[in-house]
Amino acid sequence: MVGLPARGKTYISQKVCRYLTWLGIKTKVFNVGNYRRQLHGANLPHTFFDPHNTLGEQQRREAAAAALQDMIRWFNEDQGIVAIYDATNSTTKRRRWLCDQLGKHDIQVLFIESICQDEELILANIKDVKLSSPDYVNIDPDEAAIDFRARIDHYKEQYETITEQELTYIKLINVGSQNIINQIQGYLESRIVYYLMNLHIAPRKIYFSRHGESQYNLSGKIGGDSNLSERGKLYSIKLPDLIKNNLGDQDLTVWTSTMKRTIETSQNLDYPKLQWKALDELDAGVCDGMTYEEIEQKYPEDFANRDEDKFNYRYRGGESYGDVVLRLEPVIMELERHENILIIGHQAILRCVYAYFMNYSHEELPYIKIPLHTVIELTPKAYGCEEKRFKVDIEAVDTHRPKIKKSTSIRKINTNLKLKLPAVGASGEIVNPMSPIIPISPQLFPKPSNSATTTAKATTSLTNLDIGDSAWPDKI
Ligand SMILES: O=P(O)(O)OC[C@H]1O[C@@](CO)(OP(=O)(O)O)[C@@H](O)[C@@H]1O
Repeated sequence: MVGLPARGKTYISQKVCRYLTWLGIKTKVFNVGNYRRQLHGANLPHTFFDPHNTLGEQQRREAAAAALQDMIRWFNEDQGIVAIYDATNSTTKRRRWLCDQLGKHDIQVLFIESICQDEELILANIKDVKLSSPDYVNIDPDEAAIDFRARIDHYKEQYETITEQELTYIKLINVGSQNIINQIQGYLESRIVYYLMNLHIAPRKIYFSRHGESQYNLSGKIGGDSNLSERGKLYSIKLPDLIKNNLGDQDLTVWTSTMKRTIETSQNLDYPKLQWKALDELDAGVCDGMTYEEIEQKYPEDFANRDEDKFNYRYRGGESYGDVVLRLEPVIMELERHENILIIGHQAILRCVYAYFMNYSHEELPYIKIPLHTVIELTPKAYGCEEKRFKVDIEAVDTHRPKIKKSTSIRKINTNLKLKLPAVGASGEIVNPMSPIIPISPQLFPKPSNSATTTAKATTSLTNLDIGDSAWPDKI
């Protein structure tokens, strides 16, 4: 990352990290600020950042070097693919140093520079994010804002925008109003650049709803292209009021799959609609149209294998959750570009899209609860999404199958035992996968652990890291 403080570098870092992790590309953010706080403490006054403050300058370099060393170690020892080095990196000299160090380890560098001249946006960023940072705990917000502005001024004294033509970079100017790209090569760099070009920060809401209860849901069958049940039709009648009550007169676009149950659910909504083939439900291949019990009897090994690794399990002649994530990538890109969107989708599909926004791991993703007759509202915020759930008061079956415990699924494949074992929930409770739904109130789900959060491990020596500048310490 490159840019003055409060230019959204951390926001961009977290977004890119979430996107690549969701695609299955091992990615981690190394935030130099965290290392600085760990090594030299938080609550440092703006004078610490004054380039004429020799001690401050040296300590900031120590933090930068410690973060870089951990990052290189992560590449080498943990088989990382993309590391995001989140710092100002705002001088030519600093960027040269980064390229030299990373070049020694054959690590390619793509600089992402965020330039913002919109004073209102900068102020909003300072208010929303910076004043609640660990740097300003117990400090009066007005005082903190003045101090932070002084900190920015210190960086401005030395700031050099990227002009080095030999570097690979993208400059994002005023949040996407202009983008400049240079020397971008290869698939991964192009993907990241394309993703960055689609980001915007206009306030908006994203709604998810599964289709109303379908005939197949009622009979416990998976897949197919059935119509709505009577209760499903009722849901489609009630849905427009729920959306209107929350969104008012704002614009909205409704996306559905090409399947009857989502199209029927959208029919009473008076908004522009778009059908996406990519939103069709996970293809269950030879199991399409069967109940879970029938699959268990006919393909016991497959049934057990799916529980062992549900994300990667691919139905015979069908798809895995991993396949679905890849086909949903263009949908995510469009979602990032658009403002208010309602997706009327399917259980597996909405799990994948929801996991992207809420940062769920591939292991957790196939078990996320997306109940029928429930609208999920996500509001993107600085570093994540705020969530509300609205349950429409119309009964529906519960199609969520919890993960079967390992010992249970091993017994299940031994068909000679003729044991009819119940499904077991995450906390060991016995669950009927088709039991009627218990109405829930709008709920906030626990925030999953954020893979992008850096635990700053202060390194004690820089023996294998050439810091290439006489002012830089050789021991920290
Ligand atoms: O991956 P699991 O948990 O089986 O859930 C996906 C299943 O959800 C279902 C319902 O059981 O979605 P949908 O309601 O959209 O039809 C199946 O069609 C689909 O195979």
